Amino acid sequence: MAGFDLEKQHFPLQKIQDVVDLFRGQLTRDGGIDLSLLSIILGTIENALTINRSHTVSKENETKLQPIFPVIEWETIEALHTKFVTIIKSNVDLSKYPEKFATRELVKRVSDVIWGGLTRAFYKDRAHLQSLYSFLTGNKLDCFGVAIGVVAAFQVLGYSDVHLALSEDHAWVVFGENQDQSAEVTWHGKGNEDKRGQPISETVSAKHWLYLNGYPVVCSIEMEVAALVSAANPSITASIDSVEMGSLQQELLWLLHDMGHLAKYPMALGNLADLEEICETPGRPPPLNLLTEGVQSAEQYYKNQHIYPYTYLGGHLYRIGDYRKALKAWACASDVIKNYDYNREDEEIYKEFIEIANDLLPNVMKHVSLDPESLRFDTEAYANFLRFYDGICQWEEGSPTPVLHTVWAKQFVFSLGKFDSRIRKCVQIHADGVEDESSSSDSNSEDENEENCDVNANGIVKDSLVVKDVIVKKPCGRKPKAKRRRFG
Ligand SMILES: CC1(C)CN=C(N2CCN(c3ncnc4sc(CC(F)F)cc34)CC2)S1
Repeated sequence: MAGFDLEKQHFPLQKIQDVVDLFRGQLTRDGGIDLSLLSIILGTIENALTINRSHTVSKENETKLQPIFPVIEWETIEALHTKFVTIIKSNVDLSKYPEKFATRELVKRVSDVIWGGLTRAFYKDRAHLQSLYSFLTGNKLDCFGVAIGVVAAFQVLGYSDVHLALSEDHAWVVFGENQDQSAEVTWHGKGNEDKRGQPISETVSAKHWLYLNGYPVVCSIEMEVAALVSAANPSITASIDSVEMGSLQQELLWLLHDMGHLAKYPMALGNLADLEEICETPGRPPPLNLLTEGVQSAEQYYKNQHIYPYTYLGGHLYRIGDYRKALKAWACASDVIKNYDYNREDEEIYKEFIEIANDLLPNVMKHVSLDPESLRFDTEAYANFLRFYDGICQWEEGSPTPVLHTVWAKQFVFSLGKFDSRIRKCVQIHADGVEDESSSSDSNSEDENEENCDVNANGIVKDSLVVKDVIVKKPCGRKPKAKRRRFG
């Protein structure tokens, strides 16, 4: 079939299933995935469901009281797709780049074409600026949108070696015959000069959270579709989401999950878990399974250098009231951050730890009652509490930018003081992997410690330090909704 005949069959798109079927067709067909087409379709739907909600409702939806869904005509999509192809092909003279694989000069040229298509005066932090629909109808893109736009442009130019590289707060591209080249293609944060065209070297990424210490998510074409879907934003206002857009995102993420394309993408698994927490899909596993998959993916493919798998997990456990496990997840997040050096481009992860230490943790400790099962008497919880703060202190050590200040100290003392004083005797602090000579000499004190640790404040036998998963029976507080983080 010529050109887009396969895609045309799905139009007009009138309901979520039509879009899922089109994406499945793209993901399973041999002729390759058209990223620009999918980005335009997703952006058009998002625009209609969040910004311009005054669309006609199809007769079918009207009668069946289905969720409202815009009628998307093929001609609309085709016109925007043709416009993108024309912009790219008319601004990149391929005769100057005879090589089969992309070169740094060509990557910089394509990034300049996307960059050149942006209006200057727009607020880059706004929502709904991540798709080619935004680029083509409003000349606006956020930093993630520029990166995915460059990758989509290289597809239009016929290259298959340029792919999206993702950290937890930045995006760039890898390219070349062995995918061993990398280049900045977008900006990061506010007030930072963009470094477009420059490689991301070992020294730049080592101990730097923004580059995940050299363990970013390097996308396949299918994972780039997952990034497009993850970047979709169902927000209508700060407090209202489009149910239809959220369901579409959820269905598409399950489609990608079932095809194995989220296996190496912890943040997409986290996004899907958050959507499932809001509205579970019948017959699908619970959010906790997806969050555990995300942690295991980061451990297996990214040397456990990612933070978000643990803060996604901790946030969910906090919201369902499982505070012991939330504390354990946050301590694991701290175990990862402690090996990084904090610097001025790491604000997003700084905000993440500030929220845990100065908002979520104090809220947990505030609500603990005299209930013997509460965290106050739990040695493992206390050990995880100390592990959490120790990791943040190690994060600061050797960093060019300080992390801690008095607000941290005040909240630390507040939370620390909530643990029962008798518990503090039950936790032996070992240096991190270093056996100093003193530790062997005080083994008898360790025994002495142990004997008065087997019974806690209320006569309940507790293992002093044996790690056991303890399920908290009573949630400590109200259940807030997952907070959506800015996407790049
Ligand atoms: C535990 C959290 C605070 C909850 N949401 C979080 N997100 C983190 C960022 N999100 C993401 N979700 C999927 N893929 C990506 S790639 C990327 C970096 C950007 F510059 F490209 C961000 C991001 C989505 C939401 S972390």
